[in-house]
Amino acid sequence: MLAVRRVTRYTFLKRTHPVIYTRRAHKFLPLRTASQRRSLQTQLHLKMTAHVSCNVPKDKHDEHAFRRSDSATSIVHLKRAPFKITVIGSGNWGTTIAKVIAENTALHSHIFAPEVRMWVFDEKIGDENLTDIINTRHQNVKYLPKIDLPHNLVADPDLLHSIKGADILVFNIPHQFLPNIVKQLQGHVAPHVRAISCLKGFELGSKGVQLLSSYVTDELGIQCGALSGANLAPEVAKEHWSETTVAYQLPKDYQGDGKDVDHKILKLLFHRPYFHVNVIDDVAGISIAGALKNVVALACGFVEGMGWGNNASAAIQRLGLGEIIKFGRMFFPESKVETYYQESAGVADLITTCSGGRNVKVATYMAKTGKSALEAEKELLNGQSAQGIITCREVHEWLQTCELTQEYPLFEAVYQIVYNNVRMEDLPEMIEELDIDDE
Ligand SMILES: NC(=O)C1=CN([C@@H]2O[C@H](COP(=O)(O)OP(=O)(O)OC[C@H]3O[C@@H](n4cnc5c(N)ncnc54)[C@H](O)[C@@H]3O)[C@@H](O)[C@H]2O)C=CC1
Ligand SMILES: O=C(CO)COP(=O)(O)O
Repeated sequence: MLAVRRVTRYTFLKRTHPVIYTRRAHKFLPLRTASQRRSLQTQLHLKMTAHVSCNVPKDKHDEHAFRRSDSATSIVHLKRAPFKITVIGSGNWGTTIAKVIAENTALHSHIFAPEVRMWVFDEKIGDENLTDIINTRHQNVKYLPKIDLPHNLVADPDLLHSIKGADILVFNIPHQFLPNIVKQLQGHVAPHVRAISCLKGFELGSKGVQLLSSYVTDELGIQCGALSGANLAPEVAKEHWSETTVAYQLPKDYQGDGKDVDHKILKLLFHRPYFHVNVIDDVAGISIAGALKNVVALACGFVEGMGWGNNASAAIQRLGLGEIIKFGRMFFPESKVETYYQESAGVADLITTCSGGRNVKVATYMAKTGKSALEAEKELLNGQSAQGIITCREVHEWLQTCELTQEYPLFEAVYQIVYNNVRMEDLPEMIEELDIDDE
């Protein structure tokens, strides 16, 4: 805000021949073009309305509106800006989200440090390191082939080095690897750091069933929100239009507008013309929906593999949505029912995953070949994961602890098919009335 006052004072002094003082060049520069003058007018307006920080434009679907917003905020020196971002993970979705973020940090370079670090679980591709390939050819040839990545996205195989100086950590790895990552990060993350989890799954431990964002908060002592939506990574990477939901709650030590991560900053970080973001508070709702739709997608895959058609798939999705909402209300009463049908993270994600996601592909393959879930995952996905396989086990174990498996017949049927070789053909009967000896 101080910077704005200084600039506006100087510009008022030279009103007839407007100039602007730029801190970067340490000098006055004339405002030659109409767009520069319009930008100045915006700054004056912002000063007068005492609202200068990171103004998200009303026209949320317009790239140019975001560019205007960026120029309007370009001289605001936030206390902690520019925010430095690290993406932890470089798989199919990890690389896609890192691409989205790097495009935005380059665009809003006074709010975000343009360079984005992406931690890579390194591996050899032929005789080259994947990290080196990403940094030289700017493609993740294994997990997101044929997609050009921005040059300000830097792959880093050293986890602790990759998070050095970061203000925002974006977690994006298959969730079975999260505990090990978090363990390595403990003691290296300052409390002012904020985080977003793009993971879909749960943590099942001594605290019972936990949201992954809560797990990050508990283990690292930092505020963590979530991003979840109908977002098959290959489509988002190709910049085909889609929507997503980001959920974040301001922490108790929130530093204030323009000085800390909030809904406006998160929108600027994730929103693209091809990736529309709605930011809400309901972290639990979007996380539960994102985790459990992977279990429902496995059931849809069984149905598809057996050739039962669209009606059967719709029936599975209807029942699945009911169990998702019930699970949320029962174990996470803070989640809101409307999130499941109003947000991309709810029913829209269920539909897209059940139509074309990896979980449905793996389950279809299981039905067609008789192979196990893990065999199917290995043969089909080239190192990627189908999270439903792990999540259905976590859900089963939790429900069993609570003696509530019979309340969730679809989730339980998926678990029994995947882990106990129960026949897929029995699915309708199991959903109607579950009668399985779990011993
Ligand atoms: N791919 C997609 O379309 C979407 C995925 N998600 C969610 O995003 C999360 C991340 O998924 P993806 O990026 O698709 O991952 P992925 O399924 O592509 O997994 C492969 C990644 O796991 C890494 N990895 C392998 N072993 C590891 C280890 N021991 N420790 C750490 N990392 C290891 C690999 O290096 C690679 O980066 C998941 O929770 C997924 O459910 C959410 C929306 C869309
Ligand atoms: O979460 C996803 C889409 O939103 C991706 O689903 P799959 O992991 O089944 O591909």
